[in-house]
Amino acid sequence: EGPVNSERYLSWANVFLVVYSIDNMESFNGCQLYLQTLASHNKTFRPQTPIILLGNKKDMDRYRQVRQSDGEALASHFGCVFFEVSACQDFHSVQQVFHEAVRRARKGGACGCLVPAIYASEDKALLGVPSFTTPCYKELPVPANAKLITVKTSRAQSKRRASTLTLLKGFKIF
Ligand SMILES: Nc1nc2c(ncn2[C@@H]2O[C@H](COP(=O)(O)OP(=O)(O)OP(=O)(O)O)[C@@H](O)[C@H]2O)c(=O)[nH]1
Repeated sequence: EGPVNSERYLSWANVFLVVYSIDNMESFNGCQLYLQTLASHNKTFRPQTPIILLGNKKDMDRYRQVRQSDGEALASHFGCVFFEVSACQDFHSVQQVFHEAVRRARKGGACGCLVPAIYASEDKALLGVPSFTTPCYKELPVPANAKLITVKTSRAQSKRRASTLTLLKGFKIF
């Protein structure tokens, strides 16, 4: 669909993750619109916000529509880091991406620290949201200890028309 109302995240995000499905060329083409928006934002603002381009659904390789080399080329064109992962099959690859995102965000920040989040939801500004300056990595469960929990969320109820959403315990929802 392309970026809509992007000001709400451009000004405060510490890092951008742009995700497409390797089995869907349309989603890959859609990424380019986001990358263009992010690139022009990065041209104007300093320090630059790191961008990670992520090809998801690597497990769907036999239905692949986007070559890995095309992902790499697009990433290099926009100066992003590139990964291919499978969110459903490879927890570690996803975890590695998030660790890399935090590393790059901390490196890229003006004073080596993360900017506190201002927005906590897509449409509502919240004051007093805790900052991310002291992330607690211990809260991330190792896969063997991770438990599935079921929580009620308004998003689950309104958007997905389901009353519950299943999550890995230890993930925080802001
Ligand atoms: N095979 C496979 N399916 C995946 C993977 N990651 C997500 N999916 C599936 O892709 C579909 C879309 O996932 P979502 O998390 O809803 O993706 P999204 O782009 O955030 O979708 P919306 O928020 O609903 O627009 C779901 O059916 C997921 O189960 C993956 O790594 N492999």
